Amino acid sequence: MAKSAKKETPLMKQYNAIKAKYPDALLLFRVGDFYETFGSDAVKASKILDIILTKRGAGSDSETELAGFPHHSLNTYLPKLVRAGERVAICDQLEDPKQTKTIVKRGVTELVTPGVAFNDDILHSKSNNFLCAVYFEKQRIGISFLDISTGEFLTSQGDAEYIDKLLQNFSPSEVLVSKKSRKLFSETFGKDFHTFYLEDWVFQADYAHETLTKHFNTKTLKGFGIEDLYEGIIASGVALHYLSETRHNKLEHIATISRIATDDYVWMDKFTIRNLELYNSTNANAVTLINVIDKTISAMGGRMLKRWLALPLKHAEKIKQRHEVVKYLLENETVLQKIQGQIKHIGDIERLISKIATTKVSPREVIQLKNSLEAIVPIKSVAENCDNEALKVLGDNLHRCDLLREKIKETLNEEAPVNVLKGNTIAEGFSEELDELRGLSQSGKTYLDNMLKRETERTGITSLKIASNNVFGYYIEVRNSHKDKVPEEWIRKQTLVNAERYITEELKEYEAKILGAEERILTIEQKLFAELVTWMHQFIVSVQQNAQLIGQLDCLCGFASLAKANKYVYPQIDDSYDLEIKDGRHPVIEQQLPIGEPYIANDLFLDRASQQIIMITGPNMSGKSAILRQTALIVLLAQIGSFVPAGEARIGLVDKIFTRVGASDNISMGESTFMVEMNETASILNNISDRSLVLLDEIGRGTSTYDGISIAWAISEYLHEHPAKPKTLFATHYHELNEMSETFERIKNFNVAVKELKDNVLFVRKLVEGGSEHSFGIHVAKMAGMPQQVISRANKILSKLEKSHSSEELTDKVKTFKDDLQLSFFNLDDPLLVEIKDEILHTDIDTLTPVEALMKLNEIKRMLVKKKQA
Ligand SMILES: Nc1ncnc2c1ncn2[C@@H]1O[C@H](COP(=O)(O)OP(=O)(O)OP(=O)(O)O)[C@@H](O)[C@H]1O
Repeated sequence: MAKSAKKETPLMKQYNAIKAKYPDALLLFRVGDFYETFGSDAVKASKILDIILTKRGAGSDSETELAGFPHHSLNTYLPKLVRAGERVAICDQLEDPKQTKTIVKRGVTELVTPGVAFNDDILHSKSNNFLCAVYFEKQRIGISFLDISTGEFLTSQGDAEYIDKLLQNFSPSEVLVSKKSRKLFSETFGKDFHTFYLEDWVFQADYAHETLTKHFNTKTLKGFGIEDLYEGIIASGVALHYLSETRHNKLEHIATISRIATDDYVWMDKFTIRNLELYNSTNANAVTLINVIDKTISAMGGRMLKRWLALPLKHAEKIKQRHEVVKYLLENETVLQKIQGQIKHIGDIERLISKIATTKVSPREVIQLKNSLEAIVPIKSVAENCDNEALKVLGDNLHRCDLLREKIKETLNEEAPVNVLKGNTIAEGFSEELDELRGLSQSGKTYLDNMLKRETERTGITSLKIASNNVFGYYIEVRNSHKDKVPEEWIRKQTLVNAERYITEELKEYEAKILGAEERILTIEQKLFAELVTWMHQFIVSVQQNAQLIGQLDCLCGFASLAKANKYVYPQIDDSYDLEIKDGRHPVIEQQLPIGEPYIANDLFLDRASQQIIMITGPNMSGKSAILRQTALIVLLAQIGSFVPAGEARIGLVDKIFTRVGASDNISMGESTFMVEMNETASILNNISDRSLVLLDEIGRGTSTYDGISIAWAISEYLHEHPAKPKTLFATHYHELNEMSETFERIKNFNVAVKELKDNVLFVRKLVEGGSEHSFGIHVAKMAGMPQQVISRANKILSKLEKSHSSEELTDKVKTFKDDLQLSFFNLDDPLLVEIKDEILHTDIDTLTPVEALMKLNEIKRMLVKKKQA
């Protein structure tokens, strides 16, 4: 093998040195006009980007995979890599290859990761792109969220449950965790997040404090109201540190950090957010609440609505303020139309101004910013002059940004290009020097055109060409066939295969003037544009404020449009503990029913005095879950400031919403389904308040019937007896639970009415007072097309079971549960008991169907009866 094959080429040596610094990233290595990837990066890139994988140095020792793409396609390929979850280090040539004789200097200019991205093709306009950092202390966990594309920076701290909820709410694109907490993080918050692990030393209080104060240029963090958040500060410091690690140093738009004020907002834990399908659903095709209620027009509005939904208000006054604006906009349609008509012209000014701060902005985007700010002017005057106090304040606070708009207008050409190097960025009349050069370049061109014409005529050479190169400037090119017609005074400079190149005195004279004019024009344009961008930095905060206000206004206008389109009403919010909904509807389901099939509206009343807990029974598919969810969604909509899908609604402020569904969906988590269900429920019982709304859907379903009923019973009893008396809806198909209303005064029975036909059930979907006699599972099985044999067999087994275990018998058992604990009955050495114990221990409760459970119980009972008889 040749010795030289073993040696690294200088290029690969440079590559390896840079790659060693970014081992976790996919390195895009600029070579000439291409971005190349090598080795395992190339294998990955070729797969993700569907580009050809080749080999470099094939057959030699230094053989390595290679895949690349043209540098101008970066914007096409980069988002694909990032979306596939890659961290991408962009390594550029740091000097002009023409200027150096040795290998070109290269270095990483940006590290793009899922949580740190500017590229419009990576970002979703109506969603934030949050980078998150999580710091674990013994007692508490600190968290921060930072969106570099909008400049928002938030922090908080709390227990695992709270942090989990925030992670769910803000759904960050990337989560930073210390290496030592790697396992702890996945154990606590699961494996759904895109995580990156940083060295432990980054997670230090002093370092974080210093990073933050240095960035904000303040002595303390008092002004931000976060100085007492020890863990939160560390998490925030880590997020900022990460930005500098990924080479993001121009961060003037991250102008403030605020604390997520937990106490101001309705508490919903992650199960509730998931169960209510606010933003996403386990079913990818399902329509979520946000899909239905989002009538915003701007990107800022879309993002604001998500924030509002994540953090519903708890203060009656603030909520009412939003309702009043919506009411005003509905009553004054022209105002609504005027405002929405202007919002249509507003681009994503929040992200545009961030691009200004990071100087990643294009001339066309600056024009877009100006036009957006222009649309704000009429909005401001409409809002200021309207008859609603909150709207007026909003209008007052909008900045006209006159100076900024004027300056952009006089500096930039209205048709400015995306790339400043394309020319024509700066407006005419802005710079004398520029105008002069442009004139020169223009007249120079005309002069050359005229000269070409004249010389062609004079010499009779038809294929004359005038062009220039870097070596000897302007020249005239003559094809070989016309060589003999060349005038004597032309000086030959170069001979090509088919042509000769000449210079002339006249050309030399003009060259002095025009050569380089184009280049100088571009240099000046770049300089003036850069100056404009720097000058604009003083407006970052004003534009950010406008972005926030337009976001709010867009949301409120959206609520008005929503109320109008879907017939929502103004909800009354008060400080009572009552919840009274007349003709309530499910906002999502009602939009999805086939045309002509109406959604059946329902009334619901809950309070703490007489009707605290409602047991809702009814067959499967009758609409129990729909009633539960619509109740929560109506409260939620009301408290984010929207009107609600109902005929009428009076809502005593709710401060926590809990929902739990006893489902079998969790099997995939590998944990016992029932265990998960109980874990989730336990966290409710430990957190309830007097303003909580608790929705339990088929809790207890995850285990055998007896277990299930007992647990459901005990939970309901606990909620009833709890001094907070939380308002509760409990949907169950255990009709046995109806017995509870006899003992517990604030538990009331309702059922979702069905009409029983001969062999079938007709769903009426009306919630009516009273309990149910029995379950209807078999009817549903029939409707689902189960074979007739199975249905009739099931009916037989059911009636047999019902005979041998009347519901009274069962509920008596539960009621006298305490008495049953007479251990004296159990002589632990009794061989029968050992046998029963074995029987129970070998039963897999999680896979047992209710019928099997009853049969097993029957078996055990028979053993006992036999023993008694003996
Ligand atoms: N009020 C209503 N008006 C019209 N259709 C409804 C109404 N309520 C529910 N539905 C329809 O019935 C379907 C079943 O409702 P839902 O899931 O609430 O039933 P359920 O009683 O909770 O059933 P299960 O016990 O099987 O979960 C819904 O998907 C919806 O299409």
